[in-house]
Amino acid sequence: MNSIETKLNKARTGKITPIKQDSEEKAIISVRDLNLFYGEKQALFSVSMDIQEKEVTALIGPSGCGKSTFLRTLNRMNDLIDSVQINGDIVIDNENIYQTNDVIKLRTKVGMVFQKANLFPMSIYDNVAYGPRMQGLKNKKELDKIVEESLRGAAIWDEVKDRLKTSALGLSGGQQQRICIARAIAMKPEIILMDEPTSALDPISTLKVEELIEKMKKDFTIVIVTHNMQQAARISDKTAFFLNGEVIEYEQTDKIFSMPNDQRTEDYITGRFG
Ligand SMILES: Nc1ncnc2c1ncn2[C@@H]1O[C@H](COP(=O)(O)OP(=O)(O)OP(=O)(O)O)[C@@H](O)[C@H]1O
Repeated sequence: MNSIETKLNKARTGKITPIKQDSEEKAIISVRDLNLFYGEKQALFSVSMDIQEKEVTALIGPSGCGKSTFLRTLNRMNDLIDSVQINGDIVIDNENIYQTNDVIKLRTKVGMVFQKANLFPMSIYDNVAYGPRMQGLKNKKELDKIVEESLRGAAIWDEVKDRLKTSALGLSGGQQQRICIARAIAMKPEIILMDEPTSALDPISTLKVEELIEKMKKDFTIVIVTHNMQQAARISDKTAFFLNGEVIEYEQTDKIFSMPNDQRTEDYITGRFG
């Protein structure tokens, strides 16, 4: 039995211990032996991973390898699909998220930004204020403050501050995606999951979102799925390479892109497949 397996077995007997015992870093998300099935079909195989606080973690791998499926397990978005069965543990802030009934609280703590901007057909202000209002916040001054802070946090305040009451759907695709990020920030999450957030954007808008992600890691832990290898290399601290539902390699991004341990990682990042 290798040392990770030994530690995992220890983890199963009690509190989850970090995979890297000697690590100074603090894991905010600990995943152990996670298996996921869509009906009969297994999509994730024994995934174990510690995701560090206030870092950007990129998930890469060829189409259909399970990146989005894994991302969605982190805030239980897969619960919405009837055929899904999951076993294993995901601990966030010392709480096993599959043992809690409070999924709304979980999704407040773990926000999400999707591939395509999915704003509501309402004003910029109302989009950003939507979540806090749903949580019962009515005080206008407080809402104004949250909206401004969130739009500043998403680096779009200056572009929209004079048109907050106009429709969010009138903005460009790149601006809409940053409003989606502001909407996520407004919920004051600890973790933000991003599923290919720039794949529908032009290069300039992509750059803006990448710069924003780099700034955001001061305040948030970010897990991002990307098909864009340069993007993973540019913005992430750690990268996990998925293949056929398994994590083949999970390392510091610099290491993955300069000296991967596994031939399959090297073949993927050098464009030999995928
Ligand atoms: N709702 C679903 N029902 C059944 N199978 C699904 C469902 N969603 C995904 N799958 C399957 O699970 C596997 C992993 O899919 P997933 O979307 O997680 O991969 P991915 O790496 O994110 O792919 P892509 O990069 O193309 O988005 C694939 O074989 C896919 O067909």
